[in-house]
Amino acid sequence: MTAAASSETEATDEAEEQESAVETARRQLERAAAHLDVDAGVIDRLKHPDKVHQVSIPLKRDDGSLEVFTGYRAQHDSVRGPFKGGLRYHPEVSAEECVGLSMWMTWKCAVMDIPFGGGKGGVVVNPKELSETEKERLTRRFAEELREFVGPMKDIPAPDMGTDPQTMAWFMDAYSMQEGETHPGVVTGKPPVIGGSYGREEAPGRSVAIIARQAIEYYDWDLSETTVAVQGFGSVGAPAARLLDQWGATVVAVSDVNGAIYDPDGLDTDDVQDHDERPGMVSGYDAPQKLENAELLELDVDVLIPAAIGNVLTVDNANDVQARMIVEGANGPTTTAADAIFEERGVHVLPDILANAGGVTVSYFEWLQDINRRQWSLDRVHEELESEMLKAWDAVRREVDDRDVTWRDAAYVVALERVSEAHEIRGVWP
Ligand SMILES: NC(=O)C1=CN([C@@H]2O[C@H](COP(=O)(O)OP(=O)(O)OC[C@H]3O[C@@H](n4cnc5c(N)ncnc54)[C@H](OP(=O)(O)O)[C@@H]3O)[C@@H](O)[C@H]2O)C=CC1
Ligand SMILES: O=C(O)CCC(=O)C(=O)O
Repeated sequence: MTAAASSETEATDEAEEQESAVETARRQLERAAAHLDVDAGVIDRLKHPDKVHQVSIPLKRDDGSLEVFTGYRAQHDSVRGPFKGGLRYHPEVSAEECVGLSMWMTWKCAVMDIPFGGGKGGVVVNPKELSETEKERLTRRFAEELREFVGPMKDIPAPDMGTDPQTMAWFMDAYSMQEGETHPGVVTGKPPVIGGSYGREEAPGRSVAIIARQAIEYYDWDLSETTVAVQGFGSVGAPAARLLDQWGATVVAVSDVNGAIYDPDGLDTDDVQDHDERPGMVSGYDAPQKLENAELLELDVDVLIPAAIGNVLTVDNANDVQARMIVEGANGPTTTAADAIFEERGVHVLPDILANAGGVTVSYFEWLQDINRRQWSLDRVHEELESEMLKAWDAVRREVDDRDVTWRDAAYVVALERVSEAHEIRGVWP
């Protein structure tokens, strides 16, 4: 373990339980900054969001009562292009979490070299407790409240946990009605019939599978002898598991919020219903063994893919994780102290800002299709995504080889070089 990693473990152990997304994101930025000669003022600016909008969303429930929900949109940085990032509907959404997630979007877009900055938002709500019509009214009112802050050239939301293509369709319709004309490019992740891109839904999972495949090849492992466990079987986890299964790996465990299913001989991942097909159904699947989510994280597998919520790999379980490689499908699943433990133990962590970046990359393709009013075929989306992922993989791998740093530090170095150079060239006004 490097001296930096060692003192980081000690410094963060105590604060570990409370580490928020923004704290993790700031520590990661500091580590990357130590490898580069970047103006301290620019780093300081990048530790803070540009703006955070908070809105109240009154919702008339189906029973006639009125309930007020809180929504946020954090806008971290737009030096390379409009703010970009998902909207999350989850009871634990907070301003701080949105800021941390918006910082990760800045780095993710920069690693992929796509012309967007970082944004993220959400509503503090459990979407499973809303009817479909309540979800629609909530989304339309949220869009109304955010109208002046978003737009195809300003800030472009997309799906995240608890939201889906239908949510984006309502958001786009509400925004367009207020603007008096149709603006497909105000959101991405829409259904293809209204300007969405084919392949966007499975894109973050596809990129997780591509990065896992590349890393397995880099370490000279054999994909057909690789075992995989995936936490979360939604937009990210399910396509990642299914593709790796299709490409020859053995997916032995997957989970949803209620628990995990485990078959040491390999699951038929196409047969297990995902979150979009029926939320919460994974744990009801007829599998040889049922496990707790925490047990899945510690299974004796080659590759672990956390693809649900943040902060699941912490100082409490990092030493018990048996996987030799972690490919982050979720945003921020690994705390700073856990990261240091993995570095010390030689566990390779392929970071979220690279691994799950297929989502925002196909969002960029969607935005281009909306501007040009011309739809790409699914084959073209797959080909272009593969090519963009391989370009980003090569850029990050070069930093790993040249600087002998972790995959996370390498991805940050690539991203921070691009973002800081843009800041320095654009300058500060006045
Ligand atoms: N959607 C996107 O475009 C992208 C998402 N991400 C990130 O990926 C992660 C997952 O998002 P996404 O796939 O969209 O979300 P979904 O809502 O589609 O799926 C989430 C999955 O995780 C499960 N889950 C929820 N809470 C827990 C928990 N506490 N413990 C274990 N499993 C849980 C859900 O179970 P159940 O079905 O029972 O609810 C579901 O299977 C998030 O961190 C998100 O930010 C990253 C890049 C892009
Ligand atoms: O597609 C997008 O714009 C962003 C998706 C997202 O929220 C993420 O990558 O975390």
